[in-house]
This record gives sequence, structure tokens and C-alpha cells, in this order.
Amino acid sequence: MQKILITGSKGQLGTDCLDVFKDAPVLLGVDLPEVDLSDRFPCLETLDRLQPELIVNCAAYTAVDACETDANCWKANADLPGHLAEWTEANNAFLVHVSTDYVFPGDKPLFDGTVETDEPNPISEYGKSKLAGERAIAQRTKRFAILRTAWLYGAHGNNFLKTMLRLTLQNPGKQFKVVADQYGSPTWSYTLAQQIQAVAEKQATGIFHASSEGHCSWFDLACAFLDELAVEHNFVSCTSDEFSTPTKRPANSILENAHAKELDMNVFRDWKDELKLFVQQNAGAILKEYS
Ligand SMILES: NC(=O)C1=CN([C@@H]2O[C@H](COP(=O)(O)OP(=O)(O)OC[C@H]3O[C@@H](n4cnc5c(N)ncnc54)[C@H](OP(=O)(O)O)[C@@H]3O)[C@@H](O)[C@H]2O)C=CC1
Ligand SMILES: Cc1cn([C@H]2C[C@H](O)[C@@H](COP(=O)(O)OP(=O)(O)O[C@H]3O[C@@H](C)C(=O)[C@@H](O)[C@H]3O)O2)c(=O)[nH]c1=O
Repeated sequence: MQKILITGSKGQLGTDCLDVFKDAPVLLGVDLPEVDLSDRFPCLETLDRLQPELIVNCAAYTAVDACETDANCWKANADLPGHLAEWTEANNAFLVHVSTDYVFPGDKPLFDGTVETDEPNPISEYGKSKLAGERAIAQRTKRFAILRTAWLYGAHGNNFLKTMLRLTLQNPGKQFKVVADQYGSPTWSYTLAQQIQAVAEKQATGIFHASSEGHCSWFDLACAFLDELAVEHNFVSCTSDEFSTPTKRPANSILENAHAKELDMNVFRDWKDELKLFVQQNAGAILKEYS
């Protein structure tokens, strides 16, 4: 692939994709506010101008609770991927799109993993809009791979880990409740970018689950991260009912990377090893953000 376009290039995953694809002959990135891809005509016009052979779509509306009341999430999560797919089909390009564990209801027995052939049935507006994006792609082209990931964290931008670190550092000794009855597979955005690269190089098509091996609860994850950073914390486990949010979240959100394993392409390690590596490489920069 000579010419690669990363959309959402200033976001958490987009930034890591720019890094992982840095040796591409031509590497382009677009993001808000300079380029808005959610309306069809400006989106197709941008792609006509840039002529990418590979599009990696990291652009999305990711504020899960805000999605419940802001219909704009449908433009970014459902319409935008459809425009990219339309252009991909007309121009013989290849589209790698990123989706989410939240397309599933999370009602499988603990601790069964959800595989690509399981039926999606989202319980949040965010999940519904992301599923509509997947379907918009599949209706327009066969030249696509969709990677469903989960509980993403990385060095750039905001995520659950950084939130829990910030709350702790800004309120020394204070107790924070963290839900312990939602389970998932926390995933480092840098490793996901490597999985995207592996899929794109082979132009492997279809849906791929793409998350770390193993699983934990949000409470386990918050504790593991601050322990790894050697930052004292005072987290106390609670139920979803005890930590009320506008959005219902899946209880069992564990993904199994069955398709990538079938093709011998799975790059993910156990979530604890991934987290350790992430902290080794980024602790200094992350702690500096909140000092
Ligand atoms: N974060 C997570 O925990 C998870 C994320 N995912 C998926 O992974 C992908 C990457 O997520 P992540 O990197 O965390 O998300 P971010 O929110 O960090 O990045 C998304 C980027 O897309 C940009 N964007 C939004 N709308 C448009 C638009 N209309 N045109 C162009 N750019 C736009 C955003 O700009 P701005 O910030 O200005 O809005 C932002 O820079 C997304 O598809 C997400 O749904 C899946 C599972 C978990
Ligand atoms: C801040 C905080 C959150 N929580 C809970 C709320 C929620 O159940 C869980 C995670 O909260 P967050 O709002 O950070 O995460 P959330 O926005 O739900 O994360 C999701 O983002 C989207 C984009 C995805 O695609 C998903 O895979 C997933 O990563 O932790 C606590 O229990 N205590 C706290 O202090």
C-alpha cells in the first residue's frame, strides 16, 4: 500500500496508527476541526483529493454517555463509515474500520468470550450507532475489515485509566467507587494499531475481534494500573447500580479474537502483560500530565 490515510488521526488510536504506519511511502492524517468527514459530499471530495489506497478509520464519537442525548453521534459513527465505504468501493481502495464491544448486549454467561459470529444487539445509543456504521460499510463494499476492540487505553487523549489516575492524584487519600460487575478485555491502542497493520497488509476481509487476551473488571483494571505505576490509591469495588451512569453498559463484554486466531494473525498478549508494557513505556509522560 503506497498511500495510507488515517482518519481521526489526532485521537487516541489515530495517533498510534500514525506511529505504527510511519514507514509507509505516503502517510496522511485528517481530523476535526480541519476536516469533517460526516457529511457525504465533503467526505467524498476529501477522498477524491487525497486518493488513498488504504483508509484506516479511527474517527468516531466516543463519549458514551453523551451519545444517549446527542444525535450527532450517528453522523460520526454511522454515516461517516458509510461514506468511506462508498468511496472505497468506487476507487478499488481498502477500508479498515474500528468498532466496539458495545455492539453486544453483554448477556453471555461469565466468563464466555463473544465471537464474531455472535449476534450484536446493542443496549446503548453509542453501541447502536456503531453497529449502524458496521452495517453501512458491509452494504457498500466487500473491500473492508472491521476490527471490534474494547476498553481502549493509550498514551494520547483521555481514557478510563487516565481518569482514575487523575482523580486519585488530585484527591490524595479519597475513596473512589469502581464497578466490579462489568467484565471486559482492556486493550492498548498501540497494539491495536499493530493488529490493524497486520490485517491491512494481508487485506484480510470481514469482522475481527481485536482485544487483549484475558479479562478483568473495571475495578481490577483501575487497581492494576495504579499498582503498576506505584501510585497509592483508595478504590472500593461496587456494583453497576451503586455507580449510576446515564448509559447501561454490558456486563460481560469479553471479546474472543477467534477470526484473527483462525488466520494466525492475533498479535495480542494477556491484558496484564500489555498493561505492564504500556506503563514501562509511558509512565513518565502520563504522570507528567497530572503533575
Ligand atoms: N476509546 C475506547 O475505549 C474504545 C474505542 N473504540 C473505537 O475505537 C476507535 C478509536 O477510538 P479512540 O481513538 O479512543 O477515539 P478518540 O475519541 O480518541 O478519537 C476519535 C477522533 O475522531 C475525530 N472525529 C470525530 N468525528 C469526526 C468527524 N466527523 N470527522 C473527522 N474526525 C472526527 C475526533 O475528533 P474530536 O476529538 O474533535 O471529536 C477524534 O480526534 C473509534 O472507532 C471507537 O469507537 C472501540 C472500543 C473502545
Ligand atoms: C470514572 C469512573 C467510572 N466508573 C465506571 C463507569 C463505567 O461502568 C466504567 C467505565 O467508565 P468510562 O466512562 O470511563 O468508560 P466507557 O466510556 O464506558 O468505555 C467505553 O468506551 C467506548 C468508547 C467503548 O467502545 C467501550 O469499549 C468502552 O471502552 O467505569 C466507575 O465505576 N468509577 C469511576 O470513578
